[in-house]
Amino acid sequence: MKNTATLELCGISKTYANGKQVLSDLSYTLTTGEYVAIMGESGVGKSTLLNLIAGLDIPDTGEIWVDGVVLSAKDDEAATSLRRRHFGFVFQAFHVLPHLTLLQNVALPLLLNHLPFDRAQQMLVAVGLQGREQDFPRQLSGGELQRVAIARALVHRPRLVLADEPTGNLDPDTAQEILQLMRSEIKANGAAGIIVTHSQAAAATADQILLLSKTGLQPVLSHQRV
Ligand SMILES: Nc1ncnc2c1ncn2[C@@H]1O[C@H](COP(=O)(O)OP(=O)(O)OP(=O)(O)O)[C@@H](O)[C@H]1O
Repeated sequence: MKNTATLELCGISKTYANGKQVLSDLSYTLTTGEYVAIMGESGVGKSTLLNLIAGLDIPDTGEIWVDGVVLSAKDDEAATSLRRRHFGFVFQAFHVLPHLTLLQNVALPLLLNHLPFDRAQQMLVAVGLQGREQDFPRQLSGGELQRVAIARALVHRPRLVLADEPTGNLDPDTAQEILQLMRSEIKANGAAGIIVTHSQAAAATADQILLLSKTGLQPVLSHQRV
């Protein structure tokens, strides 16, 4: 055991196979109950960082700790099961399964974690998709798919929510509703959250805004524009 932070990034570096160095010796600690927004110019490495935390890719150097357990080894079964139970993801590409209904898609984390199914229906209602339970993803608009992905990310009350531009396909009013839902779920569950966004309005729903740049992750002061 290392410490009790929800997420600790220790000296993370990532260079892609084409030689593009994106992250260099990045360190950051996200404590339990903290909800942060990460902003930064296009191409600086925000999605790369989220993918590393999510285990979709592995850092070249450094370690990622979650709840005192090191997660750097991608093929480690214990790490995979920890992510499945304790993480909720919203990716830009949604990653919904086309052959499952909306209800089945949202219920998937409950099934995988042997949890009762009732909350799948509740979460579909919470994101405004009541009555659409038996629809398939192909019948949905981009914004509706995004809401399914958010319902699925929150349904199993994860300890860490990771969201990459989660409201990019939503109109401003729906985006605010969904962001408030994310925030209230994160707070109600005592979870931690990271939202990556270019939207000031979305970032403002987090407790703190961090700017990712070549020098790492820095808190943005309230009077600074990013
Ligand atoms: N698989 C890959 N192979 C090579 N280069 C990559 C790969 N994925 C991303 N990159 C490059 O790494 C850099 C960081 O990409 P990333 O998607 O993390 O940036 P970002 O900050 O999320 O950008 P945006 O705000 O535009 O979404 C970019 O220059 C991108 O072209």
